[in-house]
Amino acid sequence: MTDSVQSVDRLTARREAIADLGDALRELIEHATATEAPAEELIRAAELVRQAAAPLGERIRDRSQLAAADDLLGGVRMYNPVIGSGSAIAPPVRIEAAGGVATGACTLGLAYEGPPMYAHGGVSAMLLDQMLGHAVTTSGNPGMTVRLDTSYRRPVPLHTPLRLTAEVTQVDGRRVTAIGAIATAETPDDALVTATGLFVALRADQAQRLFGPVMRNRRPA
Ligand SMILES: CCCCCCCCCCCC(=O)SCCNC(=O)CCNC(=O)[C@H](O)C(C)(C)COP(=O)(O)OP(=O)(O)OC[C@H]1O[C@@H](n2cnc3c(N)ncnc32)[C@H](O)[C@@H]1OP(=O)(O)O
Repeated sequence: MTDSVQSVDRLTARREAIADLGDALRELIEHATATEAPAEELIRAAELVRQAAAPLGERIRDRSQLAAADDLLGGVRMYNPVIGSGSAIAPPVRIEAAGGVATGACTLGLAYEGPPMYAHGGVSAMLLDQMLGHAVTTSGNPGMTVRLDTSYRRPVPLHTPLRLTAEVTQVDGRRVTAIGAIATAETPDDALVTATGLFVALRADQAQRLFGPVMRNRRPA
């Protein structure tokens, strides 16, 4: 086996392990949010969680270093808080995007609750920002969100399969507009939350100012 095949195998195995840990963490969060266990069980659980966390803290990166398992240009972000399979706080949303159009699916648990039984409005905005970002990126005009207008028409139910959509509607120089919606998978045409986002493509000097340290620390592919 060649060195490059071995290193691809190692990366694949590490990404699978990251996703497995992410699944375990999401299960932990959902159970810890839903539990009505007595205090002694909570104290015991806290001790076990701290024991599990300690070895993970021995080798860590700072914010100027990309995760080794990530591939920024290839769109792999293992710890993204919306799509990252390794993120404890990502539902995660499964997104497919091409040509300026994106669709996504997820189910939100009790950890995302705002009003009883329904999603927090900030969570809906976060999901839509990500959805619009994928539509914008795949339109060939990547940029950063400078404005996100969100309309909450109906509450978003928890523990219910959701369907998310987004599409680019206008490209005006460096400014790109996209719209998106959250609906249930059962009634995908009945939008619960809609959003319009304005994204701005960065000038080279802006990209350098914001992301210079990360690009300098990037590991070779
Ligand atoms: C497959 C992989 C998928 C990958 C998919 C990845 C998805 C990720 C989704 C998450 C996306 C995010 O959350 S991004 C994170 C949240 N966003 C941010 O943190 C951005 C913070 N903002 C900034 O740092 C700055 O605003 C910049 C660098 C973006 C732009 O700098 P600036 O000085 O404000 O603007 P400037 O370059 O002069 O302006 C460019 C044009 O945009 C206009 N403009 C700028 N801001 C605004 C504004 N708020 N509202 C209206 N218009 C504005 C200006 O008027 C100008 O128009 P004109 O004069 O040209 O006519």
